[in-house]
Amino acid sequence: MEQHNICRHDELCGGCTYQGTDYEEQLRTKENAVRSLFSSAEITPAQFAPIEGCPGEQRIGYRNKMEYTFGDMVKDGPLCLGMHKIKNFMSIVTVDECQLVHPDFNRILRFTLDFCTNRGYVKYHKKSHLGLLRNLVVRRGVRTGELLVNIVTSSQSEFDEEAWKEGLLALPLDCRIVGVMHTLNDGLADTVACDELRLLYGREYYYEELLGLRFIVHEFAFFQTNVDAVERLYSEALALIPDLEGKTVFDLYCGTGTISQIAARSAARVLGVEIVPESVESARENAALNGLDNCEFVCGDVFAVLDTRQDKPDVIIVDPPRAGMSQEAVTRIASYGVKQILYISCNPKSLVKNLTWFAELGYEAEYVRPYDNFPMTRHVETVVLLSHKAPDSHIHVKVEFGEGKGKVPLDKIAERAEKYKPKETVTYKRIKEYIEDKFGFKVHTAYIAEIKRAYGLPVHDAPNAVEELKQPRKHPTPEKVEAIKDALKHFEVI
Ligand SMILES: C[S@@+](CC[C@H](N)C(=O)[O-])C[C@H]1O[C@@H](n2cnc3c(N)ncnc32)[C@H](O)[C@@H]1O
Repeated sequence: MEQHNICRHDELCGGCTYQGTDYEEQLRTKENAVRSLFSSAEITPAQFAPIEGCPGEQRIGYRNKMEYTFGDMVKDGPLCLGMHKIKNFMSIVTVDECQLVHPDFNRILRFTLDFCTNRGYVKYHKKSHLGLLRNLVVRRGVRTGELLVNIVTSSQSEFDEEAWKEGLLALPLDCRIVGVMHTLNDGLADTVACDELRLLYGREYYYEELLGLRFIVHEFAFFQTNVDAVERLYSEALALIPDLEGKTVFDLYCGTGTISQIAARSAARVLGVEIVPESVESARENAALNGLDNCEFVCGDVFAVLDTRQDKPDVIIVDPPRAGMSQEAVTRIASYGVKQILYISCNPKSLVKNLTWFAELGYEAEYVRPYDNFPMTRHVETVVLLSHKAPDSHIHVKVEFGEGKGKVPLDKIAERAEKYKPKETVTYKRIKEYIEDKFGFKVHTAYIAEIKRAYGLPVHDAPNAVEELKQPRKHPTPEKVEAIKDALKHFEVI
């Protein structure tokens, strides 16, 4: 049985679920979890390949990004900086010996916590919305050894940017700090949002390398967390659709365009769609950096963008966020009728839900393989190749409706129709009407979007969201936040 050194924070930190568990056991647990979700949904893929694990040396130190939170372990206790405590979201555990990150992350965390403690800075309270310190974000280019450090505070009092930056740059580190930032965030949601970004040193992006391509990763752009593991996953996933020559590929939920650019080396054209403007900006820069002129990146919600476009894909790749895809997006994607859809998922629950919708639209799972890209945690990635089932031939059947032998009863048809009826879409308009009826005030669409984002739900921004998001963001009052949450619960969105 293979055991590794158990992390010092294991008993308190809510970050890792499987610290101290034998690695083969971790793999078995994750594979079984995916298998059982498939069988409960009655999805039987033609082939279910065994889970792919990480080689020994890649099971620790693999995370290239951490979003630490300021807080305390006990109410009004000393300042802490790190992860939420197991089963207690309000408490924070200082994780300055975390094994999932490069040791430089721990050094930067420790320095920042001591700096803030010595200055008497106070944490930002999630409930009262008073206080200064919110988050510390550290990112690393694994192949380039570049580090970005960003402290996130409210604008309620002064933070000594200059002294913090100088202290950071003087730290003895293995990697090289290429950017130091201070983000101001007065949003009410407990997420890293940006009202104002102040660049204190260097640049607000780092370089990374993946499968022979070079990528610029901006501070707020998505990039896969485990570079070595994702390289393996992408290579194997794209090998499932080897025949891309002369074809048009849609890479939906494309982030910084990593998959798009790998596909663009053999495809005729790639369209990438992504909702975060900074990621789209990175994707465009990256394609230029890699000399790929056959990629187009559009900013907006997948459904909204596809609905406005006339071009048609030959192959579709989707890699949605944890919440999965909306039913309208699945229906739109299936409507192209492409032979193959490659689905890369970071949440097997939303994956299986989406696959049941795809199955009703004629797509079957040909091949499934889980990947353990995040050892020690409960997370698992899954790659699925879907194929469109074209009929082999047609038969003509005469059906008589009504009661009696050999007839199909109409009430049974109505029952089935009810079962398969797509759920009514919960639009912003309906949410606003509900709030106005129940609470007697109006809420702005952007406020609803902010709360949905905080819950990791897909958000429908307009395709021109890049321009809109360049404006400073305003945030809803606590009263409006509660009303929006109430509406989202009412419509069973959360
Ligand atoms: C799991 S990441 C995949 C990114 C990319 N494929 C990669 O591997 O780097 C999911 C991406 O979907 C984006 N996203 C979330 N909701 C979206 C929506 N409704 N429409 C378009 N993109 C969305 C997120 O911003 C994020 O970049």
